Parts: sequence; C-alpha cells; structure tokens
Amino acid sequence: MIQLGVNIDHIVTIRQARGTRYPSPVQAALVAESAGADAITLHLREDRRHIQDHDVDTLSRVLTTRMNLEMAVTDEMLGIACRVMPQDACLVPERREELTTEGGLDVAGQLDKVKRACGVLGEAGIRVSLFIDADPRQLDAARACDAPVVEIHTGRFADAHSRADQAGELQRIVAAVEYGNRIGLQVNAGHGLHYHNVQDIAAIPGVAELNIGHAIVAHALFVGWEAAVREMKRLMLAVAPESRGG
Ligand SMILES: CC(=O)[C@@H](O)[C@H](O)COP(=O)(O)O
Ligand SMILES: NCC(=O)COP(=O)(O)O
Repeated sequence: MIQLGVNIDHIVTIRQARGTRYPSPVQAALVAESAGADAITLHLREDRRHIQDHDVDTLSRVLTTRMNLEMAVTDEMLGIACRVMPQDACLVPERREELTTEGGLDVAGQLDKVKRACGVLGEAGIRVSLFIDADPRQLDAARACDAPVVEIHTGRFADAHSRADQAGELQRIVAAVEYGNRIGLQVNAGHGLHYHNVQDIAAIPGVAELNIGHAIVAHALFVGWEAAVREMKRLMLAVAPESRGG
C-alpha cells in the first residue's frame, strides 16, 4: 500500500522564526503518526535553517513509525546519521542560497562520492534513498551506487506553469517510476506535492511512498494538523493502484 512520509521541516520553520519552544516537532510527529503518516521526514540542512540537531536526536527516540532523515552528502551528515541511526536516509542536493531544494542529486556526475556515502550508510544498517530527477541516467547511477531506494523529485511537475508542461513532466515521472522499478529500485516521490496535484502522482503504478510537508503544514493552518495529514493520506489511498485492485 502506498505510504506517506510527512515532512515536518516547516513546523520547525515557525518555531525558528522566533526561537520559541513551540510548535513542538515531537507533538507534530506523534500526531502525524496517529493520523496515518507511515514515516516522519526531516531535513537537517547544513545551515540549520529549520530542523536542529537536537530535534533529530529527540525524534529518533520517540517515533513509532520510521525516521527518514534527509541530508546532504557530507562527512558531517554521514557522521550524524551513523550516530542517530534513522531507518532511512535520503541524500539530497543542497545550496545555502536555495529557498528550497531546486532539483535532484546529480548521482551520475559524482558517482564515487555518492557510492561511498551509500556504502557508509548501508554498512551501518541505514536504508539509503537518493533524491533524483526523473532521468534514466540518474536511475542507472543510483543502481550503480547500490542504493535500494530513489525518490523522484516532483518539483518541476508541481511548479509547471501550463497544463501541457505539467503533462510532460508527469509523463517523465511515470517513465522514471516504471524504469526504476524495472531495474530493481524502490521508487518514492516528493517535493511540491499538495492537495490538488498529489493524486496524479499517487495514481502512478509502482510509486511506493510520497514525502510531503510544506503543503500539509500550510493546510493545517485552516483545518488542523491531524485533519491535514489524514486528508492527504485519504487522497493518496483513493487513487493508489493497489487500492483499486491494480
Ligand atoms: C528534498 C526535498 O524536496 C525536501 O524534502 C526538502 O526538505 C526541501 O527543503 P526545505 O524543507 O528546506 O524546503
Ligand atoms: N522530499 C520531499 C519532502 O520531504 C517534502 O517536500 P515538500 O512537500 O515540503 O515540498
């Protein structure tokens, strides 16, 4: 059954805006898990603009589902991951100046570095996911790094300005999911998904998990956090092929 990873980065953005102790990422994570989240995703960025090291430590002790720790491919982050031991670690590109993640990790262009990181995490018993564009070359490179999972970056689909562009991006994602499954990868997807575009992605046969955060946090301002998580999961299950006997 398709799974939902709830990204709580922007719960923490609100806390960091004033340096308060609220809202609590622990409370957000536990409520999300009770509302149907299958994993909690958090991005420990090099610039610590939202998630802090202490959040990662605390959450690793209290989650009852899975921690999916998003991180750059750096020795600092590898060390943190091997200390915290999340069930999943997703390697993502990072630029300090970026507003948010702008694209997928260029695995093909830095194969040795990514393969080494995958080895370090894999040997520690952490399941590695590579956050990549919907590109067969990147899928092949992920396979060459022995990463068991990839997450297809859906940002270009989400940000497409015309229906034609969005349809084109969706086709690229559909083809990438099919190819990734064919070469033995678990294929997840995420970035920029919201209540009006998630079903296009959730309906794709072979998508195992969606990681969604910003839109759920935004929707929660109007309906409440538990209801926002529950609604996102409901929308996903309503169209997932396995829910339709696919
Ligand atoms: C990798 C990705 O697409 C997101 O999970 C990432 O966390 C985005 O960064 P911000 O959460 O800082 O916007
Ligand atoms: N990897 C995508 C993720 O975790 C959440 O991205 P977004 O929904 O906050 O854009």
